[in-house]
Amino acid sequence: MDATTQNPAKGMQSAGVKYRPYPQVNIPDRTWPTKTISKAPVWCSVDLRDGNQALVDPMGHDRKARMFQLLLDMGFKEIEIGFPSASQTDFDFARWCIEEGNVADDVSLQVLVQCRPELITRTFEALQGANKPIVHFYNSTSELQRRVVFAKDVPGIKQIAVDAAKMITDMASKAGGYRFEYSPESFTGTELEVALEICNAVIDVMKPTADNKLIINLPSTVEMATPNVYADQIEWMCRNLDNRENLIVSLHPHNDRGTGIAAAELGLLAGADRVEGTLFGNGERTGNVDVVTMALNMFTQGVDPEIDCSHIERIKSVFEYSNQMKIGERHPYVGELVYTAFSGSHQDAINKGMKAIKVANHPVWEVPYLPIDPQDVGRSYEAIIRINSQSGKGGIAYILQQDYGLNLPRNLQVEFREDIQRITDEEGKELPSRRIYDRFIERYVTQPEGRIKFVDHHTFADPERKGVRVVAAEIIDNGETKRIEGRGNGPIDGFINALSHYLGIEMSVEDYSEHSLQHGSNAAAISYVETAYPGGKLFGAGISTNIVGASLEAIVSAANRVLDVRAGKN
Ligand SMILES: CC(=O)SCCNC(=O)CCNC(=O)[C@H](O)C(C)(C)COP(=O)(O)OP(=O)(O)OC[C@H]1O[C@@H](n2cnc3c(N)ncnc32)[C@H](O)[C@@H]1OP(=O)(O)O
Ligand SMILES: CC(C)C(=O)C(=O)O
Repeated sequence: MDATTQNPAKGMQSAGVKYRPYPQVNIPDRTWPTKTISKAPVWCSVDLRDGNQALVDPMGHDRKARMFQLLLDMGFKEIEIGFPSASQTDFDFARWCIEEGNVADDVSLQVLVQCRPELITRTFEALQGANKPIVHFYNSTSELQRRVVFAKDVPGIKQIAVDAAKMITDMASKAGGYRFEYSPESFTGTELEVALEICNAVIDVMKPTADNKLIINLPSTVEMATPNVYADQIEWMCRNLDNRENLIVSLHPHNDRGTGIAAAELGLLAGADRVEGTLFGNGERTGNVDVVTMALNMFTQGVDPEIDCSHIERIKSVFEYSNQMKIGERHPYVGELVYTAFSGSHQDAINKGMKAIKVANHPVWEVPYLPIDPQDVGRSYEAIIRINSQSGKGGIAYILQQDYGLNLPRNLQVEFREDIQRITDEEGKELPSRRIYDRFIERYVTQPEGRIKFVDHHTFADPERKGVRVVAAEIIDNGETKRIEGRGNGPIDGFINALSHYLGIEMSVEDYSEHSLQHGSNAAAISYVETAYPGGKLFGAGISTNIVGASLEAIVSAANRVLDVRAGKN
């Protein structure tokens, strides 16, 4: 009988029968919860090994070389370049890195090998001539693997590690200049006392010193518990490992429960010095820990992460080329949509936050809903706000301001939002910036269907009334040229009186604003005029190189909209 037929419970109810909770770590005086991350760990990229071994089609030379160059450019000082004893491709790549890779003196190449003599011998062949390479050897130590994979007890498993440690120490002593890393693979499935016993046995063989510290890497090969449990395990190991001062304690989290980053961050609080992970978290099953996200998490806390993520689009493009995988739209810091707000209240807050930073010229980044300035990773402000049926007036105003330099007055924002909302509801999809602008210009400025067109005007002092101006204007009404005349305290007042009289609708100017649209002597200006009429208020807008002309155009625009409303249109 298999586990399913033994289990009478069905579906999710089978949980308590089929799975067991992960045991807690007995460390009541844990110190990590009150700590913070205040400096970058030593980073080691394992993209070319752990990432590579999880790909459908593992990388050939070109894909590896492109990824390798990126990792060097980002400033990684330790790079696991492969498993040279496992394949000729990996062996040749190691030789290429050493002979032609232009690796700086402060960068260590790292390679992985199992605790098997023939593989260790081949690994040393691959590393000949390398500058301070790291030989990373491992064997699996978990209770489950001891039982079902190796059929060995703890002393037997420890012996595998000790034998490999001896062989590696001997081989390295002949050549000199090597560094070492040992991993009790499947550490999170290993009883802590057993992991400690095996690591201490390896430490005893390798006798690390201050000049050549041993890296003890404690992988969550499979993530099995909440991240606080991993942190407890790391703190417990850091307290109990022999010769701790000559060790570099390293983390290598996977992401089976989706908390790989949290586990790595808490593991650093718990005393680890180093993190192995991959760009954007590629790796076995649900991935390795994502070092770009971790680094940028540090950055947004004011800590220099010591790897350069400022050109995230390049990192993404190399990732996608070398791994032949796509990055999701919501992936932290890099996804296409992560700097974009569609929802109205978020857009409003972002719009106000961006303005506040500009006005105050404040060096500290404080914009609601944006934990990082997109420009710090080489992204632009262009996509911050996009419009769909969830959007509000603030977002629409932001787009028109940011992309086209239009500063709509608040009441016009409210009015125009209703129009845009109608369109996005009808169409059920995003409205691109250009369509919003075109809609605005058509509705408020050009009005191809508008009954009245403004042509020209001139003003002169009323010979009969002191302080009063007469406005004489030419308009086109349904294709026919008309001359109208009105009086007022200035051209706007005089013109609206003339138009009111001509149309037989009592209109007045309720609100007026204008701004220039571009710099230079031929600068155009835009005017926004809110016009009151019996029954409500409506905006019009006008664009002209002449500011008075722009205002009169805006009044005609508002009048056309009043005529439309009276005619039962929109
Ligand atoms: C969690 C991790 O990511 S660990 C890294 C895993 N990465 C890889 O395995 C990718 C590269 N590996 C390979 O290409 C191959 O597995 C090779 C070339 C290393 C070995 O190939 P093979 O020997 O043909 O096959 P295979 O991997 O199945 O060998 C398993 C044997 O190695 C033993 N073994 C596995 N890991 C180790 C280890 N770390 N130390 C010692 N022995 C080990 C197993 O017990 C098994 O022994 P058995 O043959 O007596 O049953
Ligand atoms: C070899 C080890 C470190 C590994 O890749 C893992 O445990 O995930």
